[in-house]
Amino acid sequence: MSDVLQQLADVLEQRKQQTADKSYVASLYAKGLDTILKKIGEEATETVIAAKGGDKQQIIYETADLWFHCMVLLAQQGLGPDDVLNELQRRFGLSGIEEKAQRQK
Ligand SMILES: N=c1c2ncn([C@@H]3O[C@H](COP(=O)(O)OP(=O)(O)OP(=O)(O)O)[C@@H](O)[C@H]3O)c2ncn1[C@@H]1O[C@H](COP(=O)(O)O)[C@@H](O)[C@H]1O
Repeated sequence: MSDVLQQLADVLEQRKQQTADKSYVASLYAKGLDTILKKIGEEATETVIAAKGGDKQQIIYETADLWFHCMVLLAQQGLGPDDVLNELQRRFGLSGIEEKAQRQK
């Protein structure tokens, strides 16, 4: 299932060579980090509103928008989905309480 994340990451990488008028992703890169962060803030808010509304399809739609824009951020920063998936893998089986205690050491 995470294949789709890697496929999307490959497209996001290719879009670094594309011009902004031909690609939404290229237009985000051209506008820069603040615009990407603003989109993430908007999509996070829209996800919250969707969840409060209780429409599951809308929650899926807004979460996809949020994940997509986070993927654009990762690509812009020279990172990819594997970096996040590896971190989640590292945390796997570790309780949130234990993990937080380790962070504070
Ligand atoms: N998964 C997505 C994807 N999800 C959401 N979006 C776009 O993200 C934007 C979401 O913004 P909003 O909901 O705020 O809508 P909006 O008002 O039109 O946006 P703004 O004008 O305010 O920026 C819309 O333009 C969506 O089309 C996406 N755009 C692209 N992709 C993927 O990225 C690939 C490359 O896209 P291009 O670079 O456009 O070819 C595509 O083939 C897809 O696989």
